[in-house]
Amino acid sequence: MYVDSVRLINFRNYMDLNLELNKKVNIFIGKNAQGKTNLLESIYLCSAGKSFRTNVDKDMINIKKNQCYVGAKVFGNHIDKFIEIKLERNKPKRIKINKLELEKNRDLYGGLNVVVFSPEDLRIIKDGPSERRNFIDREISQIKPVYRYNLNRYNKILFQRNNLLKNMRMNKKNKHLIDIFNMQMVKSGSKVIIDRARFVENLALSSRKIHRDITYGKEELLLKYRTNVVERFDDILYIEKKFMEKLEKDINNDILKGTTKIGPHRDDIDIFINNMDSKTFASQGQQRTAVLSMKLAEVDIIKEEKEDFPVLLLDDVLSELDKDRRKYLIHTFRDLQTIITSTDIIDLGEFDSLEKKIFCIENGNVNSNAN
Ligand SMILES: Nc1ncnc2c1ncn2[C@@H]1O[C@H](COP(=O)(O)OP(=O)(O)OP(=O)(O)O)[C@@H](O)[C@H]1O
Repeated sequence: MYVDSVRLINFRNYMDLNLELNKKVNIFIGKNAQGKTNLLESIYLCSAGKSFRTNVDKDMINIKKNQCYVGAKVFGNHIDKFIEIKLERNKPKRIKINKLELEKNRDLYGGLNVVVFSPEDLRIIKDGPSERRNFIDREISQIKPVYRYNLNRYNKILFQRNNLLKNMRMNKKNKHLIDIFNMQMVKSGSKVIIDRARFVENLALSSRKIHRDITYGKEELLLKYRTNVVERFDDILYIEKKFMEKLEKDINNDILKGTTKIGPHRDDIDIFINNMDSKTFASQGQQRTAVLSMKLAEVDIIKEEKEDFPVLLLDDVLSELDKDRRKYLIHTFRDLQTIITSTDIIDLGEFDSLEKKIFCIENGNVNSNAN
């Protein structure tokens, strides 16, 4: 699929932008703080319904305005969509697809598939488990929108259960309520676990192959899904049974701590390079390459599941890669729409055989005659 055009009104530092994109490579060049990431963020917003760098939607409204608008025309195999998002201060977000307002914002998922790769993504390796969980949650939601429903439901029940646990330190009479929460948590949580396990298995297979290719067979990338609920993921009934047993066994400890110990909210993914923990032992360059392999694996998974390529958004990452890795990445641009930002004039020789459009960004203005 590809984004044909984007319209931005009062979005961050864009007052009114009408942009027509190329179906293949689009390169946006600009100095720091001109609006390059903002532009990628607006496209991501049309995919996920939220930003990839803030949890506060209103941050995306121009600071001098009360509302903003993002519109994107998206085409693909069997897809012809006009996605529109309006953010207003003190009002809920409104999303329309082909002029029809969505009842539930999560219905946006799967409409426009994107894979983002930015310097911030190193956090997937460097930071704690929640960063890795966010990463897989975002990706699974694109492929399987009902996953987001199960996850939101699980988190809501978990929040209520934790509140109840805190109250139970004083008043143990609420035991029957805990039983109800346990049942609901087990139902939605087991679905989350099984989807995560399947996704990480696919991601591991595909990224291992890509990583081997990028590193000329020198490095072996290993990803492993880890949950404190079960060790095998082939049977949902087994997961439900084990999950319930562990919740019940841990109840006194949970009451004492006022929080739930067992469940997918504590999941993590182990990322090893040549059998060593990538967080502790890998160099910055190795970590970046591992993330790149995972992102390109995501492209493959989306292509496989949705029978169409996602749009690839690359935020200032080309200059961070060495020549061989850049060459490998640029080779993939043949198949899909790529939107690249850079502060440097990229060596366009590397893009020679590719269909491309080059833009200059300056203070929220975009000029398409930069070459
Ligand atoms: N809500 C907002 N209203 C107005 N301007 C904003 C808003 N949010 C961010 N900006 C402005 O957008 C600019 C930053 O844009 P962006 O993050 O896209 O920069 P960039 O071109 O990617 O820069 P870099 O190369 O440094 O990453 C800054 O000048 C910032 O002040």
